[in-house]
Amino acid sequence: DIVSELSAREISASEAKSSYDFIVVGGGQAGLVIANRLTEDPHKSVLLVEYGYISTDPAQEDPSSAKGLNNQLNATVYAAAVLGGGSTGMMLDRGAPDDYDNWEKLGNKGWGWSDLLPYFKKATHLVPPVPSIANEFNVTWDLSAYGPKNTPIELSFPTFMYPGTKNQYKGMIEAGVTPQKEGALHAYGLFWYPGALTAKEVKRSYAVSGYYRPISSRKNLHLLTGTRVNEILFSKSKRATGVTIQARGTPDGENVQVIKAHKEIVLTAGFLHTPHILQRSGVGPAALLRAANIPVVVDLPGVGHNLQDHAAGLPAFQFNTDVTPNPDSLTNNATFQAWADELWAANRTGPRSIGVGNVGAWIPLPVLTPEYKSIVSTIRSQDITEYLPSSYDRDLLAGHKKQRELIAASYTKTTSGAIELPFGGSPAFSLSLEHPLSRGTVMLDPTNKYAEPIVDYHSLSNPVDALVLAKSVQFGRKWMSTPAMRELSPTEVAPGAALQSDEELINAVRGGSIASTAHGCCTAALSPRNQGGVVSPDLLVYGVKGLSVGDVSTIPLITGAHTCATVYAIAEKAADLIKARH
Ligand SMILES: Cc1cc2nc3c(=O)[nH]c(=O)nc-3n(C[C@H](O)[C@H](O)[C@H](O)COP(=O)(O)OP(=O)(O)OC[C@H]3O[C@@H](n4cnc5c(N)ncnc54)[C@H](O)[C@@H]3O)c2cc1C
Repeated sequence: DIVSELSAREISASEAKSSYDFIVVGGGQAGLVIANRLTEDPHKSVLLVEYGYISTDPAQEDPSSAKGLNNQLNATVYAAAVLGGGSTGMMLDRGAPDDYDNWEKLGNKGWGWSDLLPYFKKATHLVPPVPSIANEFNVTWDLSAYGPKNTPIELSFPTFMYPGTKNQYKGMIEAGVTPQKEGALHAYGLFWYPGALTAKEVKRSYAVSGYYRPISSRKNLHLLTGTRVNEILFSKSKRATGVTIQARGTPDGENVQVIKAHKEIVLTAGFLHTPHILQRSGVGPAALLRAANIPVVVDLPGVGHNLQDHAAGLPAFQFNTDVTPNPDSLTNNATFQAWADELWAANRTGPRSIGVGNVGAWIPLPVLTPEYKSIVSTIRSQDITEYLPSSYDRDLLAGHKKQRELIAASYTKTTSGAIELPFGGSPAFSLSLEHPLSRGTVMLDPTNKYAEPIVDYHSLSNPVDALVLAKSVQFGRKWMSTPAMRELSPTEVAPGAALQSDEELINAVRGGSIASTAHGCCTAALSPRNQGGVVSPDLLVYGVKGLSVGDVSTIPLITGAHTCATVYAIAEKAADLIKARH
C-alpha cells in the first residue's frame, strides 16, 4: 500500500512533460517540504527530481537501527540518496536563539530567531512523555514551543530510559551546567529533547511520512526517482530556464533530457550536491570553473566554500559499579534482552523504543573552561588567512571575519553551547564542537565534472577548535568526578588519564576525532555577496534569475544543534518566499 501511495505520481523520464512551473532538484528533506508547499496551489505544476529511490524498507522507520586531524585523509562523508534524504535522522533539536540571531547579524534580514520560530512550529508538534517516565526522570518540556497536532512531524519521548541517566543528569549540574525547563526555546545548558518518532507506533516521523505521503497523489506533482540533475540551463540574460537530467547509472552526459521551468528552479540537493550542480552549471569560483573547462555564467566564489560540520571527539570511560539495567544489558543480559523484545513485540514499548537518546548538555564556553576569555582574545587576534583554505578571496575573508567576531561574542555567553555532550545511561559519550572556526570546501573535480565532488573538511585546522575540544575532554573528566558520577566508579579508557597538558590533549583530539557527524552544511550560504554569500535573504542565487536554494547548504553559520530541525524551518520559509514571488 505504501509503495503504491508513494509512487502514485512517480513517472518515467519519457513521461515527463517538457516543462513545469517549478523544478525541485533533490527529493531529500528540504525538497519534500518545498514540493509539498508548492503543490498546495493546484494550478502550479511541480517536477521533483531525486537521484535516490523510494525506500519502503521497514528498517527505515524503526528507531534502532585531514590535516587538523593529524593528517587522517579518510574522513567519512555522509550523504543521503533516497526519497526523504537525511530526514531519517532522529535527533530533532533546534539551535539556540543566539545561533539564528547570528545569521541575521551577518546581514540576512528576516533570518533571526523570531523570524524562524514560526517555521519550527509549522513543521513540528510534540507528544509529551508518558507520566511514569516524566515523573521518574523529571523530564520537562514546553508545548508552547511546538505547533498544533496536525503539523507534519511528530516528536515524542521513549517509554523507557536507563536509570544511570539520573546520575549523569545530576552530575552535569554538579559540574556547573544549568538545567533548562526545555531545549526548544532555550537550546543551551542541560535539557531534555524529543526524537522524531511517532508516540504510538514508534516509527520515524520524517519528510516522507510527514510531507510526502499525505500529498503523494496531487495531480500537479510529478516525481522522477533514480534520476540525476546534471546542469541548470541559463538564457542569455542569465535566467535559469531548465535542467538537464539523466537516468542514474547511465554513462555520464549521454541520453540527456532537457526539462524547462516557467517560474523557478529550486536546488535542494544537500550540502554536497547543491554546490556541485551550481559549479557544473557555471556558477561558482571562476578559477575552478576555468580549470574544468566550464563556461563561467557567474563568478560566485562562495559556492562550495564555507563548509562546516560538527567535528567530534570520542573519549571512552567505563563504569565499574554500573547500575543495572544499562544500555549494555541489551547485549550482555539475556533476561533483560528477552524482556525488551517482548515489550517491543507486544506494543512497541520498552528499551527498544529509545531512538538516539533524549538528554544532553550544550556546555557554554564560560562553563567549559575558566580560560574562556583568553580563548576569545586568541580568536580575535588570529591572522585568519593562516587557517582558512588558500582559495579564500577578499569577499570570503571579509565574511569570515564577521563570522569569527560573532563566534567570539557567542563564546562569552552562557546562552550558547560550545560543546554538545549527549548521554543516556552509557559511559560512552561524544564531544561535538558546535561552533567551529575551521572551514572546508566542496569542489567539483576539474578532471571529471560528473565525478563526486572533492571534499576537504579542513577540520580543526584552526588551533582554537582543537583547544576547545581539548578543554572539553577536561570538562568530561570533571563531570565524571562529580559525587553523582562517582557512584558509578568511572575510569577513563581514552584518551587516558596520563594525558594532562593542553598540548597532550590537543594532540589526542587531533588523532582521535571525526571530521563529520553528518551535519555538513553552509556551502551555498545565505550572506551578502560581498561577504562570500551565494544566496540573498530571499534565497535567490546571486547573479542569475529564477534560481533559488532551499536546503542545508544555505545555513551561513552552523548552529549548536543537529541540522534536521533547522532544515525543516529553512525549507518551510523557502516555500513561503517562493510562493510570495509567484
Ligand atoms: C546518516 C545521517 C544521519 C543523520 N542523523 C541526523 C539526526 O539524527 N538528527 C539531525 O538533526 N540531523 C541528522 N542528519 C543530518 C540531516 O539529516 C541533514 O542535515 C538534512 O537532512 C539535510 O537536508 P537537505 O534537504 O539539505 O539534504 P538531503 O536530505 O541530503 O537531500 C538531498 C537530496 O538530493 C538528492 N540529490 C543529490 N544530488 C542530486 C542530483 N544531482 N539530482 C537529483 N537529486 C540529487 C540526494 O539523493 C538527496 O536525497 C543526518 C544525516 C545523515 C546523512
